[in-house]
Amino acid sequence: MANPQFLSYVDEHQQQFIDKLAEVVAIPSVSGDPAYRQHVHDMGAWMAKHLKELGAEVELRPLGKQVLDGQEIDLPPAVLGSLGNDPKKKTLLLYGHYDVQPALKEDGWRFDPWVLTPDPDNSGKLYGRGSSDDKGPILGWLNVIQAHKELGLDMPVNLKMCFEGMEESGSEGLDELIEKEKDGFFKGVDCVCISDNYWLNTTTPCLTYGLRGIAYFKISVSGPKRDLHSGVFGATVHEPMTDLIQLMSKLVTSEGEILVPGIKELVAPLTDEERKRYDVINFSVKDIDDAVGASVALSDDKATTLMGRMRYPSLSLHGIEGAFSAPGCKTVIPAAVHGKFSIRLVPDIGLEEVTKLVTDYVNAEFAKIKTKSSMSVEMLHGGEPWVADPNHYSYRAAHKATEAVYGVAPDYTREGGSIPVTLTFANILKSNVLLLPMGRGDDGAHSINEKLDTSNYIKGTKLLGTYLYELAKAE
Ligand SMILES: NCC(=O)N[C@@H](Cc1c[nH]cn1)C(=O)O
Ligand SMILES: [Zn+2]
Ligand SMILES: [Zn+2]
Repeated sequence: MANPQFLSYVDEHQQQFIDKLAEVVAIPSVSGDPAYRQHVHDMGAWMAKHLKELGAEVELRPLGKQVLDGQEIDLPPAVLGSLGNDPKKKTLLLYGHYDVQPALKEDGWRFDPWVLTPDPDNSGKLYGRGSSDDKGPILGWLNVIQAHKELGLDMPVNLKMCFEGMEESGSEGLDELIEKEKDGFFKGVDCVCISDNYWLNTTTPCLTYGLRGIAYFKISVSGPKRDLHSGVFGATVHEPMTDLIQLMSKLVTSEGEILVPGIKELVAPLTDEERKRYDVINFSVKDIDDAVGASVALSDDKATTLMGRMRYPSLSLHGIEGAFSAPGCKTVIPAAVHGKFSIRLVPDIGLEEVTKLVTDYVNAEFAKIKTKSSMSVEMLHGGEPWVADPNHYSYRAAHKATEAVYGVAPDYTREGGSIPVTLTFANILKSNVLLLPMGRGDDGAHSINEKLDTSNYIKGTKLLGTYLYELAKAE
């Protein structure tokens, strides 16, 4: 049961919470682009300032430097906060990220991605980059703390908080900090809660007990010293782009089959019992069609679709750096191109193993191409897959909180995305980790028109707070 005063406070402060979300969406904290790095630092400073005002002890922990596009730049700091240290209470570690994916209006956004914009049709959708991934959820935690401070309510558990600014770009520096601080800042943590993923559909809340890992690769192909005129040099020189496209076409089929030998063989066999778990999830293939805005699902079967996201690896081609991509018809032969792709990893497919399989395969395929271009392949960043025990008391607490706030039992899901630090928390702190999502499956994280529904933001804030009360009682 949640505290009724807390629940009423959240309802009464809905507009103030939305205004605060608008304030943080306006900080374009894109971690993947050095031109935006100052904004990521600004967002870290915003978090520290507001947590301090809410009564937390806060430190901005520098995480060192990073080389990005040949430039050495400061990594954004980890924002470490503590609130309460009552030995009679449980201590919960909250994690979230204050960086976001890039967003350009010209990519097709309906509104300016850095201005939180309510849907003019009054649907309650709040559009803006980071609204769902992950600024709405991290503000959800701040809203809970604000409500307790202003109402003079005792927090049901002690909180430790770790908010990072590099999650969308490989969480650089964070594992080292956790290892270094396991007997320092992180000492005494009983369990971990992360709100940074999504429901499977638009109606059913879920608790998530698994994530896929990720191995992100770059294939670089180069030849001429400079870009060339295709009329002058076409059919005269080896073209890096042609070689790269050949290589990239050997990675995955249109049906999503991974062509790198040895990967799919590593996937654990499917048991009847596991298959049944997918049948009970409240989901249909139409939820995928609705979320992506077109009927393009790989399968018509519900369980096959869910397994594609939760238990099988996937390989996606992301882009080609150095290629001509502007409107118009530039007749160029690019001198050097870098193909980017990633593989989502599942249990039994480790990062090291997959990196070797991919590197050997790409080198072997390149050797088959008759070209004088040069090629290299590297793994840019990665994280291992993670699966938790959903029978832990923290999951039972979240189950009860979901029933109290939403009036339905949650689905139990594994997420297709990756939050690399989850496994680090589980392994180094030896703690159970719970993923308690706020947003819906159609929020469009990483996509254009990312949004968070007002009801998910407000009920999500209630859910996070109610979970703390249930956690305090749980055993
Ligand atoms: N909400 C979690 C999330 O979006 N995680 C990213 C992590 C990542 C790894 N490399 C680039 N981003 C994801 O893509 O799953
Ligand atoms: Zn995220
Ligand atoms: Zn993300």
